[in-house]
Amino acid sequence: MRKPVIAGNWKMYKTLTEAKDFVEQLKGKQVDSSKVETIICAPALFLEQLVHAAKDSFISIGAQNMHEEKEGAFTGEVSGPQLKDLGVSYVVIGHSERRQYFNETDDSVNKKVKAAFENNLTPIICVGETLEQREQNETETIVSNQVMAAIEGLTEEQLIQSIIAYEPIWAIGTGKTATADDANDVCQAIRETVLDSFGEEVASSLRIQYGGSVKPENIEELLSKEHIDGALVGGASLQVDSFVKLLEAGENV
Ligand SMILES: O=C[C@H](O)COP(=O)(O)O
Repeated sequence: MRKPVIAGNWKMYKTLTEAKDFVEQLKGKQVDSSKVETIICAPALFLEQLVHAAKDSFISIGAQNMHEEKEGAFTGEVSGPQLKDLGVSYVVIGHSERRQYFNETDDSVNKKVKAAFENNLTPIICVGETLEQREQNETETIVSNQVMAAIEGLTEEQLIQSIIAYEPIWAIGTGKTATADDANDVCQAIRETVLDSFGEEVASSLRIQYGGSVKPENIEELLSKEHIDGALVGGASLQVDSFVKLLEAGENV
């Protein structure tokens, strides 16, 4: 069975003080790490202190982006070796906000995924369709193509370790959630895409999250679906109480 993985993506929210306070409060909660994996993807500025604060707890810390090169004249960017040196374990790659506002492409996403593995970082690879693409019934084609581009050149072991996050763009931060059945259908299509290229063992081991207005009220139904193995959560990950409810739902799958 695939262990559910609940990841909070804080985006550009919280000050360092608020972030540390959140982790200290969360550490005090009873969360069974054998049943659910807990990740907080925080602004790069806070990663070092959050890794320290989360040490020896059930919480893992992730970054929200990285550069594909290991070093160089790229003002304002953060590299894989820099993240690894801080003790970061995960990195979100190809979030739709980065694709939309920072010109990330399938090609750059693939380069970043490979760079993540070169630095022993686990990528959370984001894919998802626009509302227009969904209305034109292109969802599964678009998403499968994004997945194939992102994982091109990975080994089976790397893909098994990866996490894919299916996030319909129209559901992010809008309060509109894909129905659990619709989300499951797309996650199944992703798994079948992987099955075709990498075979049964990889496809059945790969963890696929849903993201897009996940909250305590809808997570149980989402996680009850066969192909949804967790959630990538924005808004509802910003408050300890709601994040803990999401983790509890993960424990109870
Ligand atoms: O990375 C998280 C997603 O963009 C979802 O954000 P949201 O839960 O605020 O809709």
